[in-house]
Amino acid sequence: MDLVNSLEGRLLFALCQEGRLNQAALNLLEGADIQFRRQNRLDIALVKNLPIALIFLPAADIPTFVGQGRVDLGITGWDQVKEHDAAVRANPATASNPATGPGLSGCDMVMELGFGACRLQVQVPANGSYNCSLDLVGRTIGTSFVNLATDYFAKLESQSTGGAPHNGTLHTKIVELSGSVEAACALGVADGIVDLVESGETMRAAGLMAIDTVVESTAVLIRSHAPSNPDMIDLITSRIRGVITAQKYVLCQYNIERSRLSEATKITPGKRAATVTSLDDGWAAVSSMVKKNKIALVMDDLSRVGAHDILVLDIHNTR
Ligand SMILES: Nc1ncnc2c1ncn2[C@@H]1O[C@H](COP(=O)(O)OP(=O)(O)OP(=O)(O)O)[C@@H](O)[C@H]1O
Ligand SMILES: O=P(O)(O)OC[C@H]1O[C@H](OP(=O)(O)OP(=O)(O)O)[C@H](O)[C@@H]1O
Ligand SMILES: [Mg+2]
Repeated sequence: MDLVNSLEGRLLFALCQEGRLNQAALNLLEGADIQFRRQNRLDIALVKNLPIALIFLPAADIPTFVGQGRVDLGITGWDQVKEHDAAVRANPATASNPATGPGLSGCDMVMELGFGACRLQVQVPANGSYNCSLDLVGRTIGTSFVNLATDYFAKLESQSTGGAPHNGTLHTKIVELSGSVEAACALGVADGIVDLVESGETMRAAGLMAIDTVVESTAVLIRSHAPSNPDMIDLITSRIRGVITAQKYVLCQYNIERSRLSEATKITPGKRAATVTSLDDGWAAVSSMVKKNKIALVMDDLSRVGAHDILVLDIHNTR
């Protein structure tokens, strides 16, 4: 089958080829019942049960494909979207989507996805002489986020000259590195770096410390300004939102004497309201969605007001 021709009429949805966001994004698709089989080494997979094709791309390229309207939807890091925005601002000709016009990056954020949280941070040797970002002005910075780093130091340079407009020449040298950025300082390639930090383990292992945050990031669903099939986008968005909500909540069920029902439902008010079923002997059974990260406290409080048979169940999906 000619795979490229079979894309006709399908909504194109870009996912990270591999790396940090790949598995979590695939789990979301599974929860949203988007079924596909990816053949070995193929970067395109047709969805079996919906008119969608999945395109597997590097995280950094997804905003370009979505921004230019070549792909309708995408999952990538917010850091990558901001880097793309900064690249388009620096070179408006790269925004070649006729629907958006030059100068606009063309990606709309649909929602945060609740995984891939990290921070793009300015880092320097922990035992060195740089203590704040201003100390790095005029020095060499290693990064994969060249455009965000350029914007960051351009702003800093114009501040350091008393707010005078930046004259277009950056005194700080930005060196593009494609990975293992943390090695740059120790090996003398850079004085400081701008790179991602999650736990901080990589940074500390390299003898670095963070002195500022450029972008707070999380995985996001993005869409192009003029998608080929807006109804299909709405359908996928609502399915994904259902999966994400389900991941944040658990279902809490318990039995309680009717006389204490109002106290108990104050503890578990539910998303809209708790479901209450009357039992024979002056008792009621209650079922309610509770935020996963609050469930232990909620169970403590329910026991305190006399709830019995408290059960906590996972929710697979919700609308
Ligand atoms: N340590 C991390 N913790 C959480 N999210 C991260 C982390 N590192 C990266 N990310 C997120 O995942 C996105 C893709 O990063 P990833 O490391 O998967 O790609 P890459 O660096 O291009 O590829 P690779 O590391 O496989 O060479 C980043 O843009 C960021 O949003
Ligand atoms: O704070 P931590 O939890 O240690 O995570 C941060 C590290 O994770 C990413 O690297 P990755 O493993 O993707 O390798 P890369 O540098 O080659 O992209 C990022 O570039 C940092 O190096
Ligand atoms: Mg990486």
